[in-house]
Amino acid sequence: MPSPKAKNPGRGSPVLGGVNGRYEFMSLTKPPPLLLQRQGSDPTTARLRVSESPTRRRGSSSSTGSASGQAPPEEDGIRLNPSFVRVALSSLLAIDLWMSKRLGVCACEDSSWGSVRPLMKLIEISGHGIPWLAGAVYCLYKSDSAAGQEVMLNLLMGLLLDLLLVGIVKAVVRRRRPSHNRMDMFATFSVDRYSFPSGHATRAAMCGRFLLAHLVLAAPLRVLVLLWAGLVGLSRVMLGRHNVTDVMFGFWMGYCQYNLVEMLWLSPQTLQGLLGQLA
Ligand SMILES: CC(C)=CCC/C(C)=C/CC/C(C)=C/COP(=O)(O)O
Repeated sequence: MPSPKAKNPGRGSPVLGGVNGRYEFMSLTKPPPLLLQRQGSDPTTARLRVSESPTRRRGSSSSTGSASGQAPPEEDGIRLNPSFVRVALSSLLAIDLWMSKRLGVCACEDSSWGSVRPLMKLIEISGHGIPWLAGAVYCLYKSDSAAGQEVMLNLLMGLLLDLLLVGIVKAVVRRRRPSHNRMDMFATFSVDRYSFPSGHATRAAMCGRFLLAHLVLAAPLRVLVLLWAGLVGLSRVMLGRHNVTDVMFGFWMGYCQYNLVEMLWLSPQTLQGLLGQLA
């Protein structure tokens, strides 16, 4: 189906060409024949169309080459391709924003599912950094077996690593939280004004994998762990805290973070060595 823009030949997309009313994809590396043809018949329009092209806007040297009938340099094609990527990305982003807005049904008390908000906030707290850090420290302190202490210490290391990595990515990406979010979260860092990735989602994925790998759990409890992780992610979007992509990337990042924890696993020997160096 031709795009609405295609109905107006004077405003064609730089990558679509109109030939006898038919719109076809044009080569990215060859000069657009119709464009050159029209330059002769209607120089004003043709000049406008050439100057409208994103590649022409970037530099005047390549536009001179094209206008004189020479094939544009190979790098023109390379420059145009990213615009396709940009269009694809902005379409995905638009879908993401639209879906996130529609799913943000508990963003405030007046929202359509506002009555579920307290439950969602409870799920939010279950994935917050403070209860997890406090729980790991408590279990480490209470554990009387070397194996238990080893597991808890590595969980603690994983949780701190998670805070660090999420903080770095948030500070680099700096994606704002959805506009419908009410910033009433408890205990946040300054980077937590940014939404990409969801720290709750990374923690849920990493801790979920950690629990499944290191605790001997009966099948219903294993299902419960997975369910909890999924609910933590869903509650982020329903509360309006995050866009869907923040949570999806967060799950992936948390999954990978667990691999990192396994790679950096602190064994009792390593611990003794570290403590010996400190003493
Ligand atoms: C000891 C220590 C460094 C504690 C910090 C715990 C803390 C305040 C974590 C922040 C957790 C949080 C609010 C993350 C944001 O999650 P999003 O899912 O909204 O990105």
